[in-house]
Amino acid sequence: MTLEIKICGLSTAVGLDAAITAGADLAGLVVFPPSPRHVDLAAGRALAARARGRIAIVALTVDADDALLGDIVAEIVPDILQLHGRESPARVAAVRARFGRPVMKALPVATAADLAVVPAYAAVADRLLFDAKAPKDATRPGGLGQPFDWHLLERLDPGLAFMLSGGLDAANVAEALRITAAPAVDVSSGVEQAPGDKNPDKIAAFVRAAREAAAALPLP
Ligand SMILES: O=C(O)c1ccccc1N[C@@H]1O[C@H](COP(=O)(O)O)[C@@H](O)[C@H]1O
Repeated sequence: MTLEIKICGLSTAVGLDAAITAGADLAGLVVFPPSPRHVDLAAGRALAARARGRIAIVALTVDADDALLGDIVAEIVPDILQLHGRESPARVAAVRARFGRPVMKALPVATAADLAVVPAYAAVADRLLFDAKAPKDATRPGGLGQPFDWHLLERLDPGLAFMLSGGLDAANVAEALRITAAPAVDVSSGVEQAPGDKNPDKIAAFVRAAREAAAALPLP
């Protein structure tokens, strides 16, 4: 099984280089001011220039309007747009059509009922990302280091590529992969020493643990 690994919330050259050196496939840049990982357009452009051709670039937004998305596409030129807010299926389709970039839609999961929307989003997105549903009083809808019940994704076949995220780290990613057989994983808090402060050793350990776990899984 070839696992894709995304390190999200990279906001410094040190963190980005650590993700590349560790062999991650995707680098996530968060453009959302309430996040401790927020990068403004200038910082995002500089990081993207450093990353281009070495790792795929994902720009993460939360309910961004067309003006912001247009700026992000122009400045960061991401390979993928990650929509991590309450964007409807119609909004996902509109963003994809308007900006001509693959769209990954994040879906919050707490119970099986949360998966009822999967077919509607699978019809319009290029990828799905399953993340733990944030508490009502959270200041952001993700990046909280909080896992959900991975058994909810057992036997899930959304019919398109999907990513597992939410509270992953080097110690639990093998179990998460064993249960979900996810083709891709995404981590932010689990490779940090403090919110927004990526730890190169934790990034390397996460990538190593995820690759070893994927190699040990039976072929699909
Ligand atoms: O990282 C953030 O601050 C963030 C802000 C707003 C929306 C999503 C955010 N991060 C994404 O959340 C998931 C899970 O992160 P964690 O590993 O549990 O910290 C992941 O997709 C991040 O990209």
